[in-house]
Amino acid sequence: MEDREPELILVFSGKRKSGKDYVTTLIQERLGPDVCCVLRLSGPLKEQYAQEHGLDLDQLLGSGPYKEQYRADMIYWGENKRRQNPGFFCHLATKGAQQPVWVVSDARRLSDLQWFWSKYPRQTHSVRVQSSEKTRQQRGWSFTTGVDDAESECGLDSGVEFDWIITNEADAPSLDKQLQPILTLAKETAVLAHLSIISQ
Ligand SMILES: Nc1ncnc2c1ncn2[C@@H]1O[C@H](COP(=O)(O)OP(=O)(O)OP(=O)(O)O)[C@@H](O)[C@H]1O
Ligand SMILES: C[C@@](O)(CCOP(=O)(O)O)CC(=O)O
Repeated sequence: MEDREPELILVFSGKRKSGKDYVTTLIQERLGPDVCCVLRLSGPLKEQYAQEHGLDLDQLLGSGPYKEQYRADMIYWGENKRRQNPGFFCHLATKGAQQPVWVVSDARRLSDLQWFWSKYPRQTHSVRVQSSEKTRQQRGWSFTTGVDDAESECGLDSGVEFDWIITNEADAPSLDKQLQPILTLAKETAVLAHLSIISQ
């Protein structure tokens, strides 16, 4: 099947255990899987890494402690690929996506955002998920030298004006409330995309 141009791309970033997967899954639930797919740049990376190292891919893709044992080495491995082609994982992760709304759950470097801005300038919007260190610790995070002070975690800490910032904390406004402008834009975009298909 021929690749279809997306109508809207929401590129999410955020620190470990800020809740990127949780928030992007919620968006997909609200929009439905026909309208919205969640694309993980780390998906193809973990697939290839798991294959080469004989590891459990499901656990690498999950949110438990297993993947943390391999994180530093996965970062190193992925950076070698990115040095040859900074868009390597962006290209693989988006290949074949057919829905009008793409939610990219895990941008980490300026080069990730630049790939989307340059390939899809009209469609791309950036979203930051933030949580306090205390909340992230309650979700299982602890500071790891070589990971939390490296580009993988800090590459988008400054220099980007995000289109939206979502605070994923128990005492913040509900996620549904904070996500309302994004969900409204996505729904309007999906309706327009549908109308343009049936009028063709
Ligand atoms: N608003 C929330 N309410 C309840 N649980 C949450 C919330 N946000 C995140 N969590 C839980 O916290 C844990 C970490 O969240 P998640 O996996 O989404 O973070 P992440 O930013 O994708 O983390 P990482 O990239 O480090 O894997 C998960 O177990 C998730 O279910
Ligand atoms: C290796 C890496 O892709 C791991 C991402 O894992 P996760 O999105 O935190 O589950 C991070 C990176 O690419 O720098």
